[in-house]
Amino acid sequence: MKEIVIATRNKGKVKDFELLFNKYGIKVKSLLDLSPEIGDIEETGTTFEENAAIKAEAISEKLHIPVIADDSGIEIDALNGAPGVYSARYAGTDKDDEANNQKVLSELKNIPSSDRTARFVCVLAIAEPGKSTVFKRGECEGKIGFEPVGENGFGYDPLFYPSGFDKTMAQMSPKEKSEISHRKKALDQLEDWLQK
Ligand SMILES: O=c1[nH]c(=O)c2ncn([C@@H]3O[C@H](COP(=O)(O)OP(=O)(O)OP(=O)(O)O)[C@@H](O)[C@H]3O)c2[nH]1
Ligand SMILES: [Mg+2]
Repeated sequence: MKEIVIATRNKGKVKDFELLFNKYGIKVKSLLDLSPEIGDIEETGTTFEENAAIKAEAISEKLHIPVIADDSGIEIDALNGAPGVYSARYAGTDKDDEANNQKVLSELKNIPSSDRTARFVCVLAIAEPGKSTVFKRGECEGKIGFEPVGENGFGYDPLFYPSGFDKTMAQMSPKEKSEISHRKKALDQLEDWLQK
């Protein structure tokens, strides 16, 4: 079975990718399988593209193989696009999904439903030895709810109502999420590369 290394330590992303790559008969390996040899990579960029490139190139250079990285987050219009690239560490330095969700809810306290528009963004960077890094972007439009609902997924999924649905991403099955997500839309544009 073909394998691809994804430069991530996020278990939620790994689950999403396992389902998405399954269709291509490709097995997903993440930094969770390769640690402890791989140290932490500092995300010093100010755009999804910069951070995705930092992660993909660092691991590709270390392992001398093609590597995909995912930098993603949620952009909330009423917060001028925040938390954006800082989504994982919005409420502090630790990746604390619950604290991040509470911070978003408190900042949107007085914002009515019509103004709670937001989108998930996923940028994939594909780094290959000796080649320029390639980028693919996927977005999923929706709205922020008034309380967390649902048990599936990760991150901001319990707050996010994708456009056209009366439920949050955390109420969707992994398969349903995999049909409409920002991650799926970014990966769709990689079909040519994956079939090589
Ligand atoms: O509800 C969500 N559903 C999603 O599908 C999703 N995708 C991203 N996010 C949020 O954005 C951060 C990414 O930050 P990020 O790209 O730096 O990843 P990370 O630091 O968690 O892991 P790594 O890949 O860098 O190792 C994550 O932590 C989440 O808070 C999501 N939230
Ligand atoms: Mg990160």
